[in-house]
Amino acid sequence: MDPEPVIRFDNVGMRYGRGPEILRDLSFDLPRGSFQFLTGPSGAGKTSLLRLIYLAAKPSRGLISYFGRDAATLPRNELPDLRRRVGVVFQEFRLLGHMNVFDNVALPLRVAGRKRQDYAEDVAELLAWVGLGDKMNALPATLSGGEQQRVAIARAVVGQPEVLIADEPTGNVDPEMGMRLLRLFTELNKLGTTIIIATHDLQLVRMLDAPVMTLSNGHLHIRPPRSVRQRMREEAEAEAEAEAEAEAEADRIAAAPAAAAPRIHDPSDTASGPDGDDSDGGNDD
Ligand SMILES: Nc1ncnc2c1ncn2[C@@H]1O[C@H](COP(=O)(O)OP(=O)(O)OP(=O)(O)O)[C@@H](O)[C@H]1O
Repeated sequence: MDPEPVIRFDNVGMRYGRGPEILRDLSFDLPRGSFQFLTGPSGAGKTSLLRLIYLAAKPSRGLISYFGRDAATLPRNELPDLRRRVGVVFQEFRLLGHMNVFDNVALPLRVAGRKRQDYAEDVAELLAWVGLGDKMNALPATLSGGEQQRVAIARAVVGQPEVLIADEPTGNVDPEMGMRLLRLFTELNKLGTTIIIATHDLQLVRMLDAPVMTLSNGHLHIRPPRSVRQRMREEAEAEAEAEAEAEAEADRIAAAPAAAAPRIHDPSDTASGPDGDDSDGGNDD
């Protein structure tokens, strides 16, 4: 395990009210700078797990630590600071209806105390990248679902957060835009952001060589990236080959003629020994 992962879950369980546990015994690390997908059927608990990760819900048991700190004992007044280090793309976008697209996206920068003239160009460039260069002054209500989703994504990534949590971030866009957004996430990841993306889109998952966390019946299964699985397969094959060779060698030795084995001299066998053998012209005279 990573000595100081960004997020660590240790035997975490979660239930809503008095209902059954919907997440059970979750133990995993999100290493610093890692990129992972979260998949699972509808209702498996992906959104609930993401809510636990961004501290919008509490576990019913187990331990969650954030940047090495126990989330359960974090003072409430530290939460806003902590949340500022995390960008979130909510499934339902949560845009501010009275602000235009530009201001929605710039909000995290404004909250961080940056000046408009310092970030205006970056925000405009980001909006152009997500295909909204001509919608900067539009209000969210006038946008399509896919456009609102892209505003939500731009807002989550604009401040280069330490962690990005995205719930179905490509659910409302066409495959081409989905690829473009994935590119945006991988670029952010290259800059050091730890990323977790919940998605049903298996085509998206296949585009990257990243670990896949799958929720099913409350349990989490983590599949390592393709390259790691390939290396594990190659190591297993090499091991099996070496074992087969060792076995074949053992069989060869067992089947070899006795003459090949070192001879043990039997002292009682004097008649045929070099000293007792009188057929060799020994000195009898
Ligand atoms: N606020 C809530 N109160 C009670 N139960 C809830 C609440 N939110 C979610 N659940 C239940 O928890 C389970 C997991 O829901 P969750 O939304 O986390 O799943 P999901 O995998 O994100 O689903 P989807 O892919 O459809 O978005 C479901 O059975 C759901 O009914």
